[in-house]
Amino acid sequence: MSRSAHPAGPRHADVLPEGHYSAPAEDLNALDPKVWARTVRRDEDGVLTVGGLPVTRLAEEFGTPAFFLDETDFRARCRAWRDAFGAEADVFYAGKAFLSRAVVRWLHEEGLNLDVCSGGELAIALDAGMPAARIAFHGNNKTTAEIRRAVEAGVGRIVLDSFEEIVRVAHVADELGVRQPVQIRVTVGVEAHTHEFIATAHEDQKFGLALAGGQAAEAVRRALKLDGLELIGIHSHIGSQIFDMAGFEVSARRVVQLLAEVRDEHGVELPEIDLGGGLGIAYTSDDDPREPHEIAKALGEIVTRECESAGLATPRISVEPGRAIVGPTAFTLYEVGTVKPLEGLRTYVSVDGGMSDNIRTALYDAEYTVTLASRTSDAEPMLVRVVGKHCESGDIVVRDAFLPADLAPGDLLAVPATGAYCRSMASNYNHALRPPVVAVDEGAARVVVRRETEEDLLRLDVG
Ligand SMILES: Cc1ncc(COP(=O)(O)O)c(C=O)c1O
Ligand SMILES: N[C@@H](CCCC[NH3+])C(=O)O
Repeated sequence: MSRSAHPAGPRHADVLPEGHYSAPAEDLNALDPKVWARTVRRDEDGVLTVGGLPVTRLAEEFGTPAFFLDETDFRARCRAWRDAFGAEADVFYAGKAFLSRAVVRWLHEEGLNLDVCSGGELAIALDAGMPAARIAFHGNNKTTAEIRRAVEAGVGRIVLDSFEEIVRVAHVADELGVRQPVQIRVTVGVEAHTHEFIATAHEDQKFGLALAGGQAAEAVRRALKLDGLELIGIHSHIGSQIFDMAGFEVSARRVVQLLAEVRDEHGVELPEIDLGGGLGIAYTSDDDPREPHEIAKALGEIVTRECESAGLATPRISVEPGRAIVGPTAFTLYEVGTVKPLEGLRTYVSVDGGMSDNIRTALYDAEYTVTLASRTSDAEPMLVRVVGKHCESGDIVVRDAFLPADLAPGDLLAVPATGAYCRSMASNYNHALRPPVVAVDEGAARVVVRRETEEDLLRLDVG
């Protein structure tokens, strides 16, 4: 079984051999390269290292909990996406997965564009020097102030998400005397195979304008009439953590169909389509994500084929991977505080972080794996639940995993694949201090987002 799957009946290590909770076949000290960042290894003492630096030293220097982000891996993934899609397409990194000024600089240097979805993300992007023309601005309820800032900055595209926004953006563009490039986000009616909270292309939800019933076609009609808008294309994002390409294929087909309808009705061929992000990563050894070149090939072929059959010139394609770039590049390092065996059930291992640095397990029932990072051990496997330190019984980091039975307070645990939607969704619940993000590259580690301090908390609370 996957060490982090959700089997039927819980068992303690002592009663392991039968049932779903059989002991893992693989060595508990082994590192599956699928789930770990590229430069993660164990050194000769058994200590986990990243970029050649042992986590024991990193913990001393930066404390725990902390995110360690493998810059080498991040840059390599950017290049893999850029090269897979080539000069004929654009890759927009989805900043919501994790954004910092260092990340923006890496993206810029590696030739990627950036998707932002709030004024805050836009501010970080511009401050770190991302050319505005390479920024796409998303969101289902952008404020007029955010729209003004984006138009003033000269963002390359605003993705329109509602009828109200069509008018709002056109109004701001008129006021500023510019013509703003825009796309229209449509919902294509695909049920993506992922958790319902992160599926976004079925009609019954807040994002986008539905193809079914003609909302999307009406949005195109309205946008084409407004001088302040330059309608450059159609956007579709079907959801997140998706492995099956079928949903993307249906989405591409339906978007191309709309392009053909627009051509027939208005005599205009829109030059671009954006197929969004959502490509899944391996959180456990059971997950088998697609490589960027396979994704690029599949999407390119379907768009070309559909355009040919509709008699359209192939539009420029763009995609917006977030998780698939940053997700696998980071792990969270925690220190074990307590180990509580429950006879016949499982052992609860409490760490010094929790749902404030990883809400995904509580929110989506997400699966993670975990390893003892400060040493190796030959002890028997024991079934554990890794939990945080918050006042909430749902404060679970890793629901089901095996760790060596000699695990003790002071040991360091590492949870891989936490680069996406962990720090970016972190909270101050229980006045927790949000952890730092430390970038590691070829033997050098530096803080790119610092740890919050009690002083930060006291400053926010103005009495
Ligand atoms: C419009 C849009 N683009 C891109 C993404 C990035 O998704 P992911 O991180 O799953 O690639 C999202 C989030 O689901 C999104 O809403
Ligand atoms: N935050 C989600 C995905 C939503 C992505 C943004 N539309 C996750 O952690 O999986």
